[in-house]
Amino acid sequence: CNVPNVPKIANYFGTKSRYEEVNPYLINDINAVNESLVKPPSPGCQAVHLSAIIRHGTRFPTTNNIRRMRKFHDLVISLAASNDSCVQQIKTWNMWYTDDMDGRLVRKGRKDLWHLAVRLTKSFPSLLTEENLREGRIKFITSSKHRCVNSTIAFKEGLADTLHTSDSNVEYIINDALMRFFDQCLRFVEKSKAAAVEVDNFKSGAHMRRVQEKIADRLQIPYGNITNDMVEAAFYLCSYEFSIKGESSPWCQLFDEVDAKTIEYAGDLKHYWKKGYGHDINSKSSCILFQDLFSRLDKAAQERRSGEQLSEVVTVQVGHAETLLPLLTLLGFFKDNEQLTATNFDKQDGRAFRTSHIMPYAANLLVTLYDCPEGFRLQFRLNEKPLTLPGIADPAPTYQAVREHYSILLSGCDQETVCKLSK
Ligand SMILES: O=P(O)(O)O[C@H]1[C@H](OP(=O)(O)O)[C@@H](OP(=O)(O)O)[C@H](O)[C@@H](O)[C@H]1OP(=O)(O)O
Repeated sequence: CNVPNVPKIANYFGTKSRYEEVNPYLINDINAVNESLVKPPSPGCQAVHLSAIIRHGTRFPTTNNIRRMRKFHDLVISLAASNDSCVQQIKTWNMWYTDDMDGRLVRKGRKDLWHLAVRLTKSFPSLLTEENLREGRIKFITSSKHRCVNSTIAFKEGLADTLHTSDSNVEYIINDALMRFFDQCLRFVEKSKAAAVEVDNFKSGAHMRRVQEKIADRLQIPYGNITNDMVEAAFYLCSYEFSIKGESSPWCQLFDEVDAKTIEYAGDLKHYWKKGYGHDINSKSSCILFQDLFSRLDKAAQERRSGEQLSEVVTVQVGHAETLLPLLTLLGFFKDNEQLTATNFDKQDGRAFRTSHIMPYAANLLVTLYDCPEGFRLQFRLNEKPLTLPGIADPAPTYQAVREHYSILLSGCDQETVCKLSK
């Protein structure tokens, strides 16, 4: 069973993707920064505030998926009739995941955030400074989940180590209303059948059925035994063995690129309809985070203009894919002309809403306020690469132009109203 050292399907792991897949130059140097991507809008501009909204680092599978993975491995052991060497290796592979791992951060996940802190310190040297850290001008806010709290701690440690100082007196605040707003607001959508009808229809459609048959053929297991849940579990086994241990496991040999693209699309359908453009409530549920972002930017601009020392130079907020995806949707990023549905997969190869490219572990939205000779400008970056706002050609628009662009949301996006509606 000759498996390549990087699974040929590693670019299709969706929200289970490594951060290195979206920035391959990091594979050779995890602390590398592409200077051209982080330079100010023009030489006269000075960075004054950075808001970083970050997804946690690499994690264990959730308990639900560990159970599905275990069930499928047991089925392969008992029913697979193939003598293929990869199938034999899958049979003897050790199912080392245990239920209590339940989405907790792994060692690689700590390193993801530690190194992100190192790179951001190189990218924004005037903001992420020893003095700002010591004086409490760098704030940390996190979801209460283990994967997020420990990502925050790892980021703080990376920052302190890079600045050759201690982070022992640097606190973080747990705020689930802000970092897990979907729990209070979206669970209605999450649980409603209507939210996922496109996902269910695709999973029971011809494309996924073909993948199930090909997996069954490779294992030599009767078709009726392989469900789409099991196909997803096998795909997760490949992705987690790679993201957690850096190993290209024999599980990956069960899939070709067509299979991977199909499973990736099933995952994107789930995120599109449960956290993205599928339902308005999804993006509106991130009002609280949207308003929080602009209130921090307003405060920074105001303190700058009044000549005061900024009370908050950097804000680091650590959450989940379902923290960032609704916010990116509210801001209008990665919107396709055509909705993602169960029946238009064949037209969606070039889709913008692709979580493998947008939402890997440690994904991060960076919003930087610059003070320029002509006034304040704003720059958005996703995963350390510049983003231009939909509808605004300027890659670093004036702060005023951005506020005007989002004026309706700024005045009308109210969490309480939205969440009452969702109920
Ligand atoms: O498919 P799983 O159980 O892993 O889904 C997780 C979410 O992971 P994702 O689908 O985004 O890869 C997890 O998001 P994360 O950003 O924290 O990894 C989410 O918190 C967890 O509740 C599961 O989401 P689900 O939609 O409730 O299954």
